[in-house]
Order: sequence, then structure tokens, then C-alpha cells
Amino acid sequence: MHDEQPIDFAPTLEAITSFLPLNLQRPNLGIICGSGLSGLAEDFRQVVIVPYEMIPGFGHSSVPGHKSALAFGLLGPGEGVPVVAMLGRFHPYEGHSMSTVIFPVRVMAKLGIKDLIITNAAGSLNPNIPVGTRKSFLVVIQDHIALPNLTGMNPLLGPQISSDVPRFLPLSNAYSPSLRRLAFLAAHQLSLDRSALAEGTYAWVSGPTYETPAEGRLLRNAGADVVGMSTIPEVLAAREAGLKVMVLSLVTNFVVIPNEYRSLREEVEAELSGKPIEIPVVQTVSHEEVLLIGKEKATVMMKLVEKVVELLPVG
Ligand SMILES: O=P(O)(O)O[C@H]1O[C@H](CO)[C@@H](O)[C@H]1O
Ligand SMILES: Nc1nc2[nH]cnc2c(=O)[nH]1
Repeated sequence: MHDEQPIDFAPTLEAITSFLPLNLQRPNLGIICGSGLSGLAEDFRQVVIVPYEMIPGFGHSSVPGHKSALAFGLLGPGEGVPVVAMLGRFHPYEGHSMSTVIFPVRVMAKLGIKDLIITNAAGSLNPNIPVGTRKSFLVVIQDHIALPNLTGMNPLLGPQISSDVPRFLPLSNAYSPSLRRLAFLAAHQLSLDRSALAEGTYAWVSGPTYETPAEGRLLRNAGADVVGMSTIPEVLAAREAGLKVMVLSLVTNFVVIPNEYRSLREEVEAELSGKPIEIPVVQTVSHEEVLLIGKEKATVMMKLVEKVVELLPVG
């Protein structure tokens, strides 16, 4: 599952830069576009698209709503900031190894990015974080719970990629306070409703199944606000490389976490006594719903990211 050989980035970096004009070769900022959020790159100027299939070491993103390409371009006012965006990411549930999942982040770090904005679609575990149907609900992630990390599936397991990276990476400050502040400042400057941007904890699960009600309760009781199947491997790789990280989750659905189960015994007994009771419809989540909300609400995410870029200190 983990590479034993030191990683040779040279062929990957050479392949990528061969597509790029000089001014895009050293991006300052990386953006990872989550499910349905690849539209984030539509506002790039002087855009150059490099398909993953042209990049040695990159996998193929097989999830609907994830394109499979890097987009380079300029974002923000004036000359613009050179940025690189992943239009589609890799998830372990697709069958990608952890090293493939985090490889693009390591490559973006080698290209020179200093900050990484990671976006995702996520399910809400917190009744105070509603789902983006009419309004948009974004969550600035301030912490995470990664059950795979605690159970022998940490993406950084394996030999150190170089002696420059820490063997024991501290994660108490994984989510950059300065970037998180910028998100709230940006929301204020865009006059977003206060309730449109929350702060919360992301739970990483492997997927591809969505949560059972009991799993949802477990994660909620453990302190998570939203849950998804991505992001944390990328956060770890970014922190290992010394990047500043901000994560924005677009809440696409509620995770169903009833406190009580309906009693089938009572239902059957009522039926037998001739007084059938109303059977509630059990809600389920689907990736189609995730993509629909993602598509509808990506604009707000995009505006917020653009405003953050505008507010980023120069240099
Ligand atoms: O986290 P992203 O890739 O945005 O997508 C989320 O949506 C998919 C499930 O609908 C999962 O991949 C989950 O992680
Ligand atoms: N695990 C998980 N991932 C998601 N991605 C979008 N919604 C969800 C969800 O409800 N659960």
C-alpha cells in the first residue's frame, strides 16, 4: 500500500511545466475542488488545463462530479495570483493507494505553492448546520477526527519521503488560523449572511458507504460537525510539506441520526389489531443529491475562495 522507494518527482514536474508559460510555472496557491465543485476554476484567467493522464504518477479520478485535470491560471485583481487547482481528487474508496491520493499535494508543494485551499462536499451531523437548499452553508474546518488515522490507516504510514519532513507531524495547528480568519473576513466583505459560514470539525471516513444512523450518532457524539470521505489525507500531506491549509466544506445533505428507532414490533401489533400506524419515510442520501447541491451552491464557494485570494498577503 505504501511506496518503499523514495519518490522521484522530476518526471512529474517536467511533464507539468512543459505545458505552462513561465508566469504560471510557480503557483502561489493550490485549490482542491471537491465533488461538484470543479467550477471553481472557471474564473481563472490565462487558464491552462493539464489532464491527469498526461502527468506521470497521477491516477484517474473516477467519481462523477470530479474532472481529472489540473487547471493553472491567474486569480484575483490586478495581475492576479498564479494558482493551480485540482479539478477532481483521488479517494481511497476508488481503489487508489494512499500514496496516490496524496501525490498531487506533494507535487503542488514542489511546484512552489505556500497555501492550499481544500474544498469538499460533506454531510451535516450538526442540527445547527443546515443543508444548502435555499441558502448556502459552508463550514470552515477548524479540526478533524480521522478514524482511519487512529486505526492503522494513516496516509503518512510508511518510510519518510525525505529527511526534510517531520517523522512525527503535530496536528494541533493543522488548520491555519490566519487563513480561517480570512474566510470570515471574506464572507463579511461579500455580505454573506452570518449563518452561511460556520466553523466545525470534519470527520473523515473511508466510504464509499454513507453512514448508518448509529455511525452518524457516534461521530456526532465524538464532536464532529460534518462528515466526508476525503480531505484529511490531503491535509496531512500539505502539513508535512509545511503548507498553510484552509478547508471549506459545502454541506450537501443531512446525515440521518434519529435518537430513537421506530418500533417494528409496535407497527406489527397495530396492524394486527386493525389500527395501522403511519409509517414515516426514511430519508436516504445519494451522490446525485450531493452533486446537485454542489452545482447549485458552488458559486458562493467560488466567490468566497476568490475573495480569500484577494485578501491573501502578497509574497
Ligand atoms: O469529499 P468530496 O470529494 O468533495 O466528495 C464527497 O462526496 C462523495 C460522496 O457523495 C464522497 O467522495 C465525499 O467525500
Ligand atoms: N461520508 C459522507 N460523505 C459525504 N459526502 C457528502 N455527503 C456525505 C455524507 O453524508 N457522508
